[in-house]
Amino acid sequence: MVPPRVSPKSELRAHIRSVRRAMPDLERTTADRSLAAAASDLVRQAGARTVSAYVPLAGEPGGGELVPALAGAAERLLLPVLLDDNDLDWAEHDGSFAPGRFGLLQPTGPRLGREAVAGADLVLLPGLAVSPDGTRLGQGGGSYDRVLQRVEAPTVVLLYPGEFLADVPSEPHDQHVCGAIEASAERYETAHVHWTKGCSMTQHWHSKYRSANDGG
Ligand SMILES: Nc1nc2c(c(=O)[nH]1)N(C=O)[C@@H](CNc1ccc(C(=O)N[C@@H](CCC(=O)O)C(=O)O)cc1)CN2
Ligand SMILES: Nc1ncnc2c1ncn2[C@@H]1O[C@H](COP(=O)(O)OP(=O)(O)OP(=O)(O)O)[C@@H](O)[C@H]1O
Repeated sequence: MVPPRVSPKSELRAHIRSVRRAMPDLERTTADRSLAAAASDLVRQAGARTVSAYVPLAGEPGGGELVPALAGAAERLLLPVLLDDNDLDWAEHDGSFAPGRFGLLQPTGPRLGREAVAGADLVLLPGLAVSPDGTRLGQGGGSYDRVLQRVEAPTVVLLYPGEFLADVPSEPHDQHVCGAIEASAERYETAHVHWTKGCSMTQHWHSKYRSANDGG
């Protein structure tokens, strides 16, 4: 009998999920704290007023401190609501959540529509790995491939140590991200921002500033 073919993406997903599960509690807590701090620093440095992010699942980068930290740094924080077709709707964070599929906690406020994410000045998104060319491996629902097509703002994935990889398998539909914040393996209090090829916050904001001043 021919064994079932395991795709390179599902193999890497399984590997990263098992490494995440085995991460010692203290390392995870420290990494989460450094990611929450680095992500909110990025919001402040960018002057981003509307930010979209996610509510980390158990064992996902950012932990329980991510949403409160971002809510303190941004004027408006948009959080995803998973739709039946795996696309994402958005609602503003107001402190209340309801459980959804896969154990997700989702905001209960008014639904703003699939296109609302286009109004974010910075998009922070979940992922299992990112490579230097901006290839992102996600949970496999294809949600963010759709979201990333609607967004012009910088897109940045939060990662645990060792998840910014030289090579990440990709398929033609995969949309690239702009950067990743990787918690450091040596010093868990610090996190490193990697900008992918041809993309940086500075470049983005310079070009936005230039175009805002073009023609007068
Ligand atoms: N925190 C968080 N929110 C998110 C995402 C995410 O990756 N993380 N999403 C990213 O798109 C969307 C939701 N899609 C998701 C799709 C699959 C799984 C997941 O964990 N799937 C596993 C486990 C299934 C299970 O526990 O039954 C799996 O398919 O094996 C999570 C979220 C929007 N919100
Ligand atoms: N624009 C799209 N519209 C509808 N389906 C899509 C789109 N892009 C990708 N998909 C489908 O989604 C599925 C999963 O894609 P992929 O493995 O790239 O997910 P992912 O990026 O890892 O997941 P996620 O973004 O949910 O974390 C694939 O079957 C793919 O065909």
